[in-house]
Amino acid sequence: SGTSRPVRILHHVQKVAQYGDAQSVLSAVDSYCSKIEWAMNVGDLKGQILDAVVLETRPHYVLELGTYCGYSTVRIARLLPPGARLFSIEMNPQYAQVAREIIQHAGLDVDILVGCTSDLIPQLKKKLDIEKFDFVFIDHWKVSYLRDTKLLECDLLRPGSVLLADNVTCPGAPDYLHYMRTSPRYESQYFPSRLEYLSRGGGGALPGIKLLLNVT
Ligand SMILES: Cc1cc(C(=O)N2CCN(C)CC2)sc1-c1cc(O)c2nc[nH]c(=O)c2c1
Ligand SMILES: [Mg+2]
Repeated sequence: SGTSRPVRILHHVQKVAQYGDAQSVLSAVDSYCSKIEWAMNVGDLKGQILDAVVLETRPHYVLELGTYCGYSTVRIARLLPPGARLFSIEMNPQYAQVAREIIQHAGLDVDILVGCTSDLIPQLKKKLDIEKFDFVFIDHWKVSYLRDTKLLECDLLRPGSVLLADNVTCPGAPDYLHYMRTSPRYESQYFPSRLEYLSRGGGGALPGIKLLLNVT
């Protein structure tokens, strides 16, 4: 087929979802990916955990690593108060373009930065006039979770910042999980769940990792 999976998801959203209605965009993606073709969106089951953590944290500055089609971006942005800022980093320009259109269809305003997280994270302080991130959703590539978290620790997090990471057990980011569970800087919480769009079984956990930096 000529189109990519993200483009097919976008076309489905544009066909069935109500413009400006974020919930209908999420439902359109979820029904497409559970009935037509699987895709690596965080999905509705883990998405409910994401919602709960965002609502509890009430973040003003949010960073997402890994945009893909923008499903979790919409999930987060729809819960933020006016004035809050959400930045999402995506390495794949085609994914980023699809995400922009899905986010626009939801009537939401997000800054999508195209590039590699390890290149962009060190530039964020200079590029964006923000001090610290209150909430970070990590959902890009498992081998980069730990390296990018350490880049964020340099000067983009504060005591109480919350990091939430998808897929720490499926597909798995064991070095990240070990680091977060053993470092004295973090109070970690693990949310068992299931991989997106599987009717039964499957792994896929979404641990909530809270950051409590020791201010020495
Ligand atoms: C690509 C992929 C395949 C998976 C799997 O086990 N599969 C068996 C079951 N069948 C049905 C689907 C495929 S899980 C997964 C995946 C899931 C995420 O949430 C991801 N999030 C961010 N970045 C990723 O690279 C990412 C990959
Ligand atoms: Mg994921």
